[in-house]
Amino acid sequence: MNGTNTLDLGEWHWMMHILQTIDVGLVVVDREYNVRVWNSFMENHSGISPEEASRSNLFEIFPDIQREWFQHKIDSVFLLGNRSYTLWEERPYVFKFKNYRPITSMADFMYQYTTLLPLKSTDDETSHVAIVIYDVTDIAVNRLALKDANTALEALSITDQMTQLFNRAHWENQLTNEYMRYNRRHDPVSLVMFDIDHFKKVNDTYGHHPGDLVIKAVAKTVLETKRETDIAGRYGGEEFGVILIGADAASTRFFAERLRKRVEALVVEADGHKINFTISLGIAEMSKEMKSHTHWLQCADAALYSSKRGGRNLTSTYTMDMKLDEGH
Ligand SMILES: Nc1nc2c(ncn2[C@@H]2O[C@H](COP(=O)(O)OP(=O)(O)OP(=O)(O)O)[C@@H](O)[C@H]2O)c(=O)[nH]1
Repeated sequence: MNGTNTLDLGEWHWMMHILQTIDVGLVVVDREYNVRVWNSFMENHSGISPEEASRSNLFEIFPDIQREWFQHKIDSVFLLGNRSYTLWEERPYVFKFKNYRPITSMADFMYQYTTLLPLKSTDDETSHVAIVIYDVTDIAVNRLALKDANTALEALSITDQMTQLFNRAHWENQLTNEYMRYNRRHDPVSLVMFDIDHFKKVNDTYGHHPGDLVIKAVAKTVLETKRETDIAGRYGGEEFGVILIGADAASTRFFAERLRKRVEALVVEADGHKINFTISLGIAEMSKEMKSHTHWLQCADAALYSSKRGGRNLTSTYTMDMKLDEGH
């Protein structure tokens, strides 16, 4: 710039060159949203030349823009004379450009960070608004990939990999939550503990791999039998737990018996063998007498033990006369 704060022709020329070649989008609109500047970034990504864009209405040459929202944003800049921003996290783009870097980037479109700047005329009035568009696709894609990875990691940390049920740590946390919830609200909630009968014999007779297939088949049956709201976990090697939200002992028995019969009907084929097996189950409905979630578990275990003693392939419901094993 020269001393009088005006541009000579040479300076004007290179200023325009910078605006044209800079790697951000630059659009200037007047109060009627007619385009006055449309730089090469905009041309390259939209296919609309500056000649086509010049003096055309922004919303007519780019009908993809959400007009009501964006017009309101431009109007506020005219009215208040303040800058305004649009983050990609709130709205991925203003101008929908197809992403032009499919090899380096996974996104189908360009993520954008957009700034709206008031441009003042000599009388200090905002006569135009500059829209500056930054391509933030790489940042957005990396950030989103990180978020996905964290979600996957979180799922991994609570899932038993063999069965896809919750792992013991997470399931037991859920049990504690349900125990505490009951103490606040007293809505019925029941616990079913069960394990595979004579599972050691399955391993000893057929081997560890067929044994694993049996465990997986049981877990799959649990997932197919339980309700969406029920919480199923692998408690130990061949021991499982299901928390039934909103269910008393009687309705839990329907679930337990349905599960028992479905497992009884299963045939797992492994290494040329057809393997049949059964499960034994114990039910404990939560009550005010239960002193902790561990106590609740012990009651369900006592009922499970009663099923084992009764001959296996049975469902038993906890009663006060059952002896508790303090092992948990
Ligand atoms: N294949 C396989 N076996 C497992 C796994 N986890 C535990 N086991 C086996 O499960 C068996 C459990 O045996 P026990 O606790 O004696 O119970 P059981 O033979 O089922 O007898 P009851 O419960 O009294 O009917 C043991 O032999 C463990 O090695 C696993 O992930 N895969």
